[in-house]
Amino acid sequence: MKKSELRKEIKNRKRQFTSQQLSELSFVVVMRLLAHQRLKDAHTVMLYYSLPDEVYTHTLVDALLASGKRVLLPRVTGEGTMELRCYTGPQSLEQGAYNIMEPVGEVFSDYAQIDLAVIPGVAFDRQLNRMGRGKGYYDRLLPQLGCAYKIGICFDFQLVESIECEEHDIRMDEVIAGKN
Ligand SMILES: Nc1nc2c(c(=O)[nH]1)N(C=O)[C@@H](CNc1ccc(C(=O)N[C@@H](CCC(=O)O)C(=O)O)cc1)CN2
Ligand SMILES: Nc1ncnc2c1ncn2[C@@H]1O[C@H](COP(=O)(O)OP(=O)(O)OP(=O)(O)O)[C@@H](O)[C@H]1O
Repeated sequence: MKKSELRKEIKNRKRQFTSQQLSELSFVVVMRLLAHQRLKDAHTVMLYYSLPDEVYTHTLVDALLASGKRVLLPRVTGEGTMELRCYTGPQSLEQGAYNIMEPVGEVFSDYAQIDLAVIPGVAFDRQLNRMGRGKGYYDRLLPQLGCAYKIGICFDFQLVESIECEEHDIRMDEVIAGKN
């Protein structure tokens, strides 16, 4: 399936769920992530602040911050480019591009310090390939991350057999959904 067709297909699958259902499905994914040794061991974690159609992370980022971890979130800086900033609490967020809430705190550029990167995706396949929203934001950032362990998170209906991958696509180290 072409990437554009797959994006439509996933959109259709998402439409079958209410936001309440997506929130319940998110809970299972987040609990699995919280139980993961890589997360327990991590000091510096790159996350994302979820949009309504993504695995819900707002409570997760607060819990990780409260547990003493350094939490980094992306902030869009231009066409296909983003930087990372430290998340210091909900008061430090401002609405940015695509209506995403983004941190206004300190810019974080020491990517070698990132232990774990938790990455959203429109779909993931069995070979740990990821398909994003098609603008290349993560494609450009991920090669800079060095040795961070990369976990893609998604709902079960976002797991697909195969995604046509391109040379620049960076594979995940692991994908966590509801029951894979
Ligand atoms: N929560 C979250 N934050 C993120 C991302 C993400 O996927 N999720 N990004 C990961 O890249 C970057 C922002 N990139 C984005 C790219 C497209 C759309 C989006 O809503 N696209 C619409 C199409 C709209 C259009 O074409 O203009 C869509 O997918 O329906 C959102 C974020 C950085 N921050
Ligand atoms: N490292 C890169 N440098 C420059 N352009 C890139 C790079 N990676 C991807 N692109 C370009 O970005 C666009 C989107 O790529 P792709 O469809 O792989 O995005 P995606 O992985 O679905 O989205 P995202 O990374 O935003 O979640 C393509 O036009 C691609 O050529």
